[in-house]
Amino acid sequence: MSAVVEATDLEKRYGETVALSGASLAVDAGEVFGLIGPNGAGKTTLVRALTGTTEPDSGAARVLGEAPTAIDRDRLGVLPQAFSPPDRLSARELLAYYAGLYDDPRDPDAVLADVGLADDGDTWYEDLSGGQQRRVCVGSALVNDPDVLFLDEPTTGIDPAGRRTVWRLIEDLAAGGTTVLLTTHDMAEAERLADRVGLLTDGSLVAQGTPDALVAEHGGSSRLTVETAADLEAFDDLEHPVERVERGRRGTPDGAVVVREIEPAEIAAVVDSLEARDIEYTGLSWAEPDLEDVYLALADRTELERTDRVGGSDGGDESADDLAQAGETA
Ligand SMILES: Nc1ncnc2c1ncn2[C@@H]1O[C@H](COP(=O)(O)OP(=O)(O)OP(=O)(O)O)[C@@H](O)[C@H]1O
Repeated sequence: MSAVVEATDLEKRYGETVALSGASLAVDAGEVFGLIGPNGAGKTTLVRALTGTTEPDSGAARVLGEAPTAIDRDRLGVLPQAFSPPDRLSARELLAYYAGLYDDPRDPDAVLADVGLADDGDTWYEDLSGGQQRRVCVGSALVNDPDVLFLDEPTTGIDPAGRRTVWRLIEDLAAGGTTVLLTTHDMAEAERLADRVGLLTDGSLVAQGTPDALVAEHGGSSRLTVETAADLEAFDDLEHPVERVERGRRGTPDGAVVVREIEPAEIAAVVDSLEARDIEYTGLSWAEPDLEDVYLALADRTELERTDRVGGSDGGDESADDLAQAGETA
């Protein structure tokens, strides 16, 4: 199957800044590809290069077999990261305006319903909440019923229920054959929507694969998180690897103790051991590794180095060993 979206060795500099450094990916027809990576990794630049709004310095971008600037715009839907439509149009007028740019557009009211705004069509854009505005913007990328859809952080600012509405919408589009490339900072979003995920750091894709394959390769082992102030030595008698979290996952407090390589059936024995040694804890949770672990293992170092450079740790003297350890244990 030939790729519908293809980037080959894309390079892009802005002065001294290297935004893309040999980025390559290929997205097949009907596939949802999720692009993740730290702030400044180059995700938006890659989307812009693929949609013809920025010219790469070298490399090739192809969409539907053509250069991005040559594609029939009726076949392409693009939601830029920063998108500011006119404020003094209602949601319906805005979608009607964008629909008018295409030969065979969808009914704006049907698009409004798709993004969960059926009752807000008469509200001026400026009077919508931030999340509602983002939903209108998502809708504007869909009015032409595109074959290929680029969504740069589609759900930023949208509440959890609305996020699920947009997720279902994207799933339905993909089920109908639309090829989707989206960027996101929400690992749950990438894991749920993407057939394949690409992790971009410093302008190049350092890992690509199905979420399951990435988790199996980079996600580490299952973990039991014990929220406790007890010393790590108190866990010495356990037969599992144990570490203290320095920079935890979302919902994992810094300083918690993580017991690794542990199956649910083994949790009771660990709890018994904690009780027997009078180790106090305020929370216990068990989880399989997921895409957030992959992100922390492969991309968190960028953030650590960045904050270290500006003295983000106490006194700014975080050692290379600390960095290495954080990379291993995150
Ligand atoms: N038009 C521009 N002029 C100058 N520098 C730019 C421009 N666009 C992007 N950059 C720089 O290129 C790098 C990559 O930016 P880009 O917006 O592609 O990152 P990103 O991965 O989308 O980040 P975020 O997650 O914060 O949206 C950054 O260092 C950014 O400052």
